[in-house]
Amino acid sequence: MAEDFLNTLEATIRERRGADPTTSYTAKLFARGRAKIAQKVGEEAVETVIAAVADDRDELVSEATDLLFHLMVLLADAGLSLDDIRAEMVRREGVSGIDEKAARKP
Ligand SMILES: N=c1c2ncn([C@@H]3O[C@H](COP(=O)(O)OP(=O)(O)OP(=O)(O)O)[C@@H](O)[C@H]3O)c2ncn1[C@@H]1O[C@H](COP(=O)(O)O)[C@@H](O)[C@H]1O
Repeated sequence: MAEDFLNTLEATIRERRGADPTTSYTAKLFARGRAKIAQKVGEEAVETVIAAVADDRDELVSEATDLLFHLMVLLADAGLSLDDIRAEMVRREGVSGIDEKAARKP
């Protein structure tokens, strides 16, 4: 169910490219460009880390949700999708043992 929802959200995010930035936060992000989107990912990552270290469960869920959303916008802006991430994860799973260097090879 969660995965289906992420697919739906991903499609919605793609639809927002070129939409009216005054009516859609996502469209506003796309209009601001890659650097701004990446900055937001960084900010949300820091807020997620702070919530985790503070052991604040509700805040961690909230910030992790913001982080995932902004990361999906960044991926969409770069022409990537969740399927690209899934494929990389599956590829890593197929790498024998825990070999970080091998996992990082394209
Ligand atoms: N999942 C999200 C989502 N998660 C977080 N956010 C927004 O991310 C922002 C994070 O808060 P911040 O305080 O960091 O950002 P901000 O101050 O609003 O913005 P900046 O001035 O920092 O740029 C908030 O404005 C949230 O509303 C989201 N905005 C939209 N979605 C989904 O994206 C889809 C498209 O929504 P629209 O863009 O509204 O059409 C819908 O399915 C929405 O549910």
